[in-house]
Amino acid sequence: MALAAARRLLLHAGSRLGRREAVDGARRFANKRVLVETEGPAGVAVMKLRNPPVNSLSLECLTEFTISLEKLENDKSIRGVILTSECPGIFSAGLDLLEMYGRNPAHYAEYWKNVQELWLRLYTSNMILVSAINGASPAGGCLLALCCDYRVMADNPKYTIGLNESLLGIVAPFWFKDMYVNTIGHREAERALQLGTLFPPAEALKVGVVDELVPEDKVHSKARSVMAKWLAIPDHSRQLTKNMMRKATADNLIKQREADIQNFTSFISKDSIQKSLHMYLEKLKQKKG
Ligand SMILES: CCCCCCCCC/C=C/C(=O)SCCNC(=O)CCNC(=O)[C@H](O)C(C)(C)COP(=O)(O)OP(=O)(O)OC[C@H]1O[C@@H](n2cnc3c(N)ncnc32)[C@H](O)[C@@H]1OP(=O)(O)O
Repeated sequence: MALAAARRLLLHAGSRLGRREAVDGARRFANKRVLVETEGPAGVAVMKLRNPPVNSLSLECLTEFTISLEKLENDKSIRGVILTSECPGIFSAGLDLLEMYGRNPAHYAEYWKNVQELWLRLYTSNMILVSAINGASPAGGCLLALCCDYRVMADNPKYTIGLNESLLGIVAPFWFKDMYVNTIGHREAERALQLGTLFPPAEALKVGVVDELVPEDKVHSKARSVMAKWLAIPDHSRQLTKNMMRKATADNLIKQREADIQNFTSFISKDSIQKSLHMYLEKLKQKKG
């Protein structure tokens, strides 16, 4: 309830800000965790995640992300979005582990509903989405990138990308899996999901998790030139084609959203799963000290 009110407030505040800054040509709106800059005539927005230290997708961050996307979808002058990060060295650490650990079932259900919402909106967006992957991109971070139409990644061997859920003792849901299969094929997905593989850039390119590698300082310019190529295609034919390719995968979740929320909630509430998450969080802490 409180979240719905916050959502309305953010949408309203954002549109006021958007109108004011539109006078200058380039526009900009920002929530706390998502910054959106639009570049008038080109019809392209750059969306930057800024939820330090690691751009984890907390409930608040997910909500702001979804609202920002909704606003861009409603703005008919925007045809494409470049998705990137403002946190140095991290694209996104994925779903926020603290939203899935030590909470109650109602919280898990609310969180998962919002994860579904963001995924559906991103995956079925009519806009052209290009990800400029400028850092580590595990699990939910990889999911965001996979939703895009094209992925450009910084060629820095320190950065890895992949659905690593099995390393955490959890399981990637069927719709994460479906999208992985759609992107890299059944055999590669089967292996990578079981092993929880985090691919360094060269391997990510080879397997097809990303489409192109560029030196780190060229990620944004490359994303822009890719976007220009996609913008040259008539929207209606590109959109119908995208819909044809993605609809079945999205519908697969849409027809069982409630059941998926129930599955998630009972899975994540299990003592054994909470224990696995606890151990993983401890491992992250120890890595530091
Ligand atoms: C039936 C079907 C059912 C379905 C079953 C369930 C399906 C669930 C699907 C899950 C999808 C996911 O995305 S699960 C999330 C998976 N994500 C990950 O595995 C990423 C884990 N993080 C990392 O590997 C690293 O942090 C990395 C991102 C590379 C950055 O490394 P750095 O050295 O720069 O930073 P660190 O020191 O490690 O992290 C800085 C702080 O951020 C915290 N942190 C890091 N990642 C975090 C995260 N995802 N959520 C919260 N907090 C995180 C650390 O604990 C630190 O906290 P302090 O010590 O307090 O400072």
